[in-house]
Amino acid sequence: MAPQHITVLGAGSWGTAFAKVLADAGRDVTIWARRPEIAAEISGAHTNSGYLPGIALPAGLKATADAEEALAHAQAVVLAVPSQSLRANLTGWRELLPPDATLVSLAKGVELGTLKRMSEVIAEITGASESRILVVTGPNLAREIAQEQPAAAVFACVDHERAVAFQQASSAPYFRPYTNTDVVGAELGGACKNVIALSCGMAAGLGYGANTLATLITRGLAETARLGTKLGADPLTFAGLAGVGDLVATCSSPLSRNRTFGERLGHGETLEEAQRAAGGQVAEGVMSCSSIRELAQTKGVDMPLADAMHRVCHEGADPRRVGAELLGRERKHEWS
Ligand SMILES: NC(=O)C1=CN([C@@H]2O[C@H](COP(=O)(O)OP(=O)(O)OC[C@H]3O[C@@H](n4cnc5c(N)ncnc54)[C@H](O)[C@@H]3O)[C@@H](O)[C@H]2O)C=CC1
Ligand SMILES: O=C(CO)COP(=O)(O)O
Repeated sequence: MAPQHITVLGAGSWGTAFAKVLADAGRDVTIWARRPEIAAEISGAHTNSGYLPGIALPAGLKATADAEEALAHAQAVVLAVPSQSLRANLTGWRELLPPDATLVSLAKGVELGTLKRMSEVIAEITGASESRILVVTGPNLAREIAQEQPAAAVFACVDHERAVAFQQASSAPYFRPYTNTDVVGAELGGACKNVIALSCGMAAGLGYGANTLATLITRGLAETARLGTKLGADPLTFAGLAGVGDLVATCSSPLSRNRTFGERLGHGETLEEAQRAAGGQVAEGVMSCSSIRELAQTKGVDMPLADAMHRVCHEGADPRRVGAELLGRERKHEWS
């Protein structure tokens, strides 16, 4: 049965936009905000001006800064905090989670240190079986969804029935979710595309055009699929919304924080300058380039773009030189 009472933990761009989708789909939605003033603004003025300026939120959307209150009646819990903070946040919420609620992950990243995907972190912290954990991914730039521009998404869960129930709960006139049982592929597609979007932004910042963009998207997809299939993903997932779909949207849109971040690095800004310009909003690829690179190394998978982004972001490598090195690698067959 489709859940009716849904709690969204995290009132940033995507948490707020996804809460709006759920409310527009007819659900009873409560959103938890870390800062009480954001909760007050969402409940009182029906806006979240810091993250989604100019967007009118549904009047019925409730907000609180009290996680216990937010979770009291939840049949599904949507986790909408950045990847690298999920473990700490979830540890604080663990005792408050209703025992049978579907746990929904919006985050696109791989944890530093443990090299775990978000569904693995959720299972580890909560003890939930993998059949209770659902991943939302796809080409979903938060602002466009909040403006009710048509879009589709992937809801991945090993339990197909649970995915269908959440699909029913989340279908709004402008938002069309598809189900998939390939959780590994869905998560890796989302995490890796942030790293590739960084590289595309960087190329744009260096003044390169459409050929370079297309090359980075396509070769980025090839290395994502290489890692994914090694970890048991269905290669077809990468041809869908979680792979090609999200890459096209994120790598080409000025709304993408990852692409914008990369563009700043391409213009010669330092990591710290680009971070300051992001104003506290997360560009997941900056951290995930390191965890994905390490994950690939442990599995013996070649991921030259993830490696290049790690070197630029964390080892001070020059973007133009890194680009030249990528082109100068040993020649090979397209699919080797
Ligand atoms: N913004 C977008 O268009 C989309 C974002 N995503 C993914 O959703 C996840 C959340 O993204 P957004 O909502 O866009 O992020 P955001 O940066 O806009 O908001 C993050 C939210 O998490 C809260 N938070 C709690 N603990 C935190 C901590 N330790 N550090 C930073 N923030 C903390 C913040 O207060 C804020 O409410 C990310 O993994 C992102 O890749 C996925 C699809 C679309
Ligand atoms: O995941 C996203 C779109 O699907 C959002 O990308 P950014 O985090 O780069 O803004």
